[in-house]
Amino acid sequence: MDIPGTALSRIFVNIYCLYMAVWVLITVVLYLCANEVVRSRSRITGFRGPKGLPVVGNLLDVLDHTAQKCQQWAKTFGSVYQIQLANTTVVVVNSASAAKKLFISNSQALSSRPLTYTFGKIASSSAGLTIGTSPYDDSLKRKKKGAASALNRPSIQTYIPYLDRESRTFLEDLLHYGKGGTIAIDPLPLIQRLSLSLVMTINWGVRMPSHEDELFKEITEVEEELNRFRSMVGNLQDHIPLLRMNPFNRTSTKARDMRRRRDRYLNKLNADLAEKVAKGTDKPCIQANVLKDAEAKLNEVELRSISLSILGGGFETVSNTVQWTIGYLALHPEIQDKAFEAIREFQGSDGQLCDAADDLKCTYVAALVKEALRYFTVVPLALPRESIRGVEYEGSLIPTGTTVYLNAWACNYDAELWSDPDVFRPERWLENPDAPLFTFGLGYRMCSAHLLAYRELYLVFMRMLRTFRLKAGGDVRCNPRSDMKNPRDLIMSSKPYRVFCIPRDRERLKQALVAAKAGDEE
Ligand code: HEM
Repeated sequence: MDIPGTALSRIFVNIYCLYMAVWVLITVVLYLCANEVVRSRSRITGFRGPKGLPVVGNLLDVLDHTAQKCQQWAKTFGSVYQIQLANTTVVVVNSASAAKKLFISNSQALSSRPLTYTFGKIASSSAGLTIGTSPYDDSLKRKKKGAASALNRPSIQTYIPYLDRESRTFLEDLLHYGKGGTIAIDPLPLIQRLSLSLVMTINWGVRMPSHEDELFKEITEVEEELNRFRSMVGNLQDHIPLLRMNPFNRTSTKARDMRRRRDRYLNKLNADLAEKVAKGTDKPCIQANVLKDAEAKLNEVELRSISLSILGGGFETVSNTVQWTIGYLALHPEIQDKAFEAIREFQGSDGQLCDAADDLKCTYVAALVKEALRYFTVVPLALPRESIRGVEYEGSLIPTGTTVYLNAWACNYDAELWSDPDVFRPERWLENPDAPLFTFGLGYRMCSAHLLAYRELYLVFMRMLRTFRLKAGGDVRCNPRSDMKNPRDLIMSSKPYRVFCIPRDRERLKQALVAAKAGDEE
């Protein structure tokens, strides 16, 4: 029987396709087998941990609410154990005492950061790494030194006029957009404007005057997306290398897009500042100081890394802490009343605007700030670390190159430290002022700006609670265990809500704000 030419070539094509499919299948199976051997060899001897599935290990168990899941596992496996996020073996530290032993006693050994694929290699490939994502090397030491001198106590003193102005604008916004307490508002954009404007002023000497500004919208959208790429579990390709080969990978495409958009505003902010420096019209700020300092040892990439770190580190962390706390306080008028009385007693006068230079002297509000930082622990797994030397823990060795997570959430809620960790109670910090707080991490890579963050949160709460009563406008949910907007994010924000911001004395507040603004203009 004759077979026509087209039918013959179709048969050949089918055989060829079948042949290729078999080869692809064999290659994938061989790869997966080899990968399982690699994964099982990477387990660390002496550390227990939950059993995982082939290929993904424990990754699917911890995709959401990672810190809480790890806290639960600690009941079975002890406070320090290992998990496998597909190909990444991680030692997780879940108690206050273990965290102190590991991160303080071995501060140098745990001083590096692992380089992640999505954030480190794709989203940061043009602008470079932030300090918080840089591995340990000489360049990191220079960048940390630069950031430390910009964020130490004497430098913070020079930012007080900025703190003063931004926190006053925040009160003005609450008054204006809340129509004097008559309508319920979503406070998040107003909070974000406050923290964004502060980091922009400190770094580039320019303000963000309104949340209606186009640049505000662009920065908040891009930074929120970038926060997602920094998730320690949410980007599967970080832990499953095979997924990186997919040319249509939507995560990588989006990461590149966000990188381009971030480059655009960073370049503009930097170019505008360079122009002002050239004309001599710049305002004092970190970037201008370094640009003018001929002795500065930082190169352009390092200088850029500091900008990125101040923007990336100081914007969402502070915003989300304030967002959770306002929602919580709106549901707890008794805490607002205590704070109001404490402020009045501390001030000894009827002034509306608390002193911007006061350094956490009103003890109740300082305790409220600490409790908000503990209770909401907005970066529940701190930032990942990598060991640069072997570290011994209770007779077992964490080898060089191991990823280590500090479960700041579990440490802040450690039942050995607190008998009532699940209760929001500022008084605990008055009873036990030296108790440890893990929200800013520990050791060499601890948050570079914790002093600034305390000052900012304190002044915002002092001024807001002195001048406003907060009341829930509908269904406000602020349980940090369950009410996060996206439980995979690196930095947790709460679900959106609305509050009434009712001025305690509208006329006097307005007068005080107008008088202070006149002072600025003079
Ligand atoms: C509520 C506010 C804040 C929280 C909860 C927070 C939290 C953290 C955490 C958990 C780390 C990692 C610590 C570790 O690995 O042990 C960190 C690092 C860092 N933070 Fe913050 N932060 C806050 C505010 C800020 C602000 C306002 C800035 C800048 C203006 C900032 C800049 C940085 C930098 C540069 C690092 C990297 C330090 C390093 O890797 O050596 N943070 N922060």
